[in-house]
Amino acid sequence: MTALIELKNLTKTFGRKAALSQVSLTIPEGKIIGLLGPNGSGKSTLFKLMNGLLRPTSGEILINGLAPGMESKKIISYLPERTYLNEWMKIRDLLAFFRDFYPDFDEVKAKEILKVLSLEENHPLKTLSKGNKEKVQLILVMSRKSKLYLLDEPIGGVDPAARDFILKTILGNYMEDSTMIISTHLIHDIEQIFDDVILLKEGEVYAYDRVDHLREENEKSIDALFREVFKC
Ligand SMILES: Nc1ncnc2c1ncn2[C@@H]1O[C@H](COP(=O)(O)OP(=O)(O)OP(=O)(O)O)[C@@H](O)[C@H]1O
Repeated sequence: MTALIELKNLTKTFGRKAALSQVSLTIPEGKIIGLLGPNGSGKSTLFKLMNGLLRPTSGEILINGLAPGMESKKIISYLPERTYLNEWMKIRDLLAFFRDFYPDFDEVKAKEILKVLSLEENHPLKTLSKGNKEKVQLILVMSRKSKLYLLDEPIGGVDPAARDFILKTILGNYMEDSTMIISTHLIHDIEQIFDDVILLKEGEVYAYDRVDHLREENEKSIDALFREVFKC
């Protein structure tokens, strides 16, 4: 298996607080991975580090053999926890923006999915409900043909019916050798699509394993395991 991501002793501190501490992970191509952990466990920080938006305090990150930068960004499709898009832009303008900015953007596919979800191209993002805004952004990000998708809480505000459709769409768009890392608190809804999960606990890797192995070993779902490990 080829390693797509190598994290070696990765540490990120903010002041005296360690958001991530000595994280070492080797993540291969061709996997859908759940990045799970309670609030404040370091999930968004890890995404930002992999995407080059934050610099590590110590340790190393390699994406496809390269340190995060212009080259690695070309192969990453990133859905951040908060939007970076101009909310006054219409969906149509956002499609044009993605078309101009990302050579791997499949506009036809994006338009098809928008249509199924009845998202009109002449609506500005600003005027959409929270869930519909999330859908538009996820559709844009998923319509790129990328090697690595980093999705930070992609469907938190999306209603359950649309969630199922979006999950199916994610799986349908997914290419065999791409890797997708999805952070979520909706474990029950999404765990069926994960190959592996990373459990973060207070900035450290508590577990990184195959989903079927974790389920067998603990004789419970990932959702139930999460509730047990992180019981308040
Ligand atoms: N810019 C920052 N300045 C100071 N502290 C930060 C900053 N960003 C993150 N932190 C801290 O780092 C820790 C990890 O935060 P992070 O946002 O990565 O957690 P998370 O797992 O994504 O949480 P959630 O599930 O709530 O989204 C938290 O204690 C947070 O307060």
